[in-house]
Amino acid sequence: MAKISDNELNAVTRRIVTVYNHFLLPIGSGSNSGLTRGSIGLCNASMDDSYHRIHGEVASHEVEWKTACDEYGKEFTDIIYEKAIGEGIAKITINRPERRNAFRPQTIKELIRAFNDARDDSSIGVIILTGKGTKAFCSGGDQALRKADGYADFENFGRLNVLDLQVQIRRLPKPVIAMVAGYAVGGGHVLHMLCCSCSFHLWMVVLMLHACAFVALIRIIWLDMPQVGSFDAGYGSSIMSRLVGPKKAREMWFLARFYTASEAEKMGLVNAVVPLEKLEQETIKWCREILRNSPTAIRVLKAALNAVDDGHAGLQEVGGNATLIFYGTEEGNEGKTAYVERRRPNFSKFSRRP
Ligand SMILES: CC(C)(COP(=O)(O)OP(=O)(O)OC[C@H]1O[C@@H](n2cnc3c(N)ncnc32)[C@H](O)[C@@H]1OP(=O)(O)O)[C@@H](O)C(=O)NCCC(=O)NCCSC(=O)CCC(=O)c1ccccc1C(=O)O
Repeated sequence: MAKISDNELNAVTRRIVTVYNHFLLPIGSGSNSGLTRGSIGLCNASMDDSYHRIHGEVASHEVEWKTACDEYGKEFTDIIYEKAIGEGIAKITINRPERRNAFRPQTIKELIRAFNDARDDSSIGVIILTGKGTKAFCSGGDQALRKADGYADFENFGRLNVLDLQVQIRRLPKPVIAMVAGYAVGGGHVLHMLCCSCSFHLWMVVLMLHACAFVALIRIIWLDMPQVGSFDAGYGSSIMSRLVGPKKAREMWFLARFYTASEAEKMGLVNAVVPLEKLEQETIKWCREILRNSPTAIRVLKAALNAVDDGHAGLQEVGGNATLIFYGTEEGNEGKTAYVERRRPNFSKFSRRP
């Protein structure tokens, strides 16, 4: 009879334990239940699988923020722009709490500058969008500045430049997480829908994401635009319908009711609801988890998740990522090198894969 080596025996034992852990013990059965995952004596931690051994826990230390500026070094007035020291996280905070973080054209211009900087900074892998204070994430467009042609602050013509910001967030090749504490109203609600989000209502906080974005904290979602004589017939309608379904989207737009964070979570409008005091902590945890993953995989996935809805623009983005990756291959390089060396390219050595 063939003899089993120690290595083979260990491998068999590990497999038996893995199967036991996955199928025989309910998830969550731990030390409190008296039924620990190591209770057959072969393995003693509830998370003692190779994944957890290799990857370990997500770090939980506090983030240290440092004020950031864009490439022109110009001051921001309507937003706060920060980067985490030693980590790939940028945080952009709408800073008009006295107006419940309503945006004016200047706010949007600054947000666009900060998002551009975070996109271009290769040390940044994930961006948090939030509002100052806990009363509102963002209450939409500043109605006091609304004119016949849009919102006007320091110029004598109106703008709807929030539409440019929406496109920027959607196309940004890094996840954007809305960290929503308080009201997300009208155009503010649309912004968090474009992100992954996390929000809170009363004692609860909810996390939400856009595109591939992440966590936001939302207290109350309110699509009051029709009440104030406005509407978002772009992303505000189409993404909403995708997230909650066409029936619910109609209800939300036509009735302009308030929705709590937990209702939003049930509808799939937010990713997570957490207690307010845990909002930033939870958001950072999501960021750190994202940052452990392949940036290229995340980039392509964000593009892919949008592509089906984005028509030519979606195809262009996914296609652009294919080109980006192809440029890094020997085959892609052969064409350019041949051109530079003034010779015919030799593609014959590259396999024609099935
Ligand atoms: C959010 C509230 C329910 C919060 O209520 P509360 O906590 O009691 O605070 P208030 O006392 O009401 O507010 C404090 C202070 O802030 C001022 N304020 C709040 N929100 C705004 C605002 N949006 N614009 C201007 N000012 C605002 C408020 O007046 C108070 O000022 P005082 O001087 O202290 O009195 C509540 O504040 C509220 O209901 N706010 C209004 C919400 C609202 O109507 N938002 C506008 C929706 S329309 C929109 O967002 C259009 C967006 C847009 O530009 C767009 C256009 C075209 C296509 C797409 C879009 C798009 O998608 O964005």
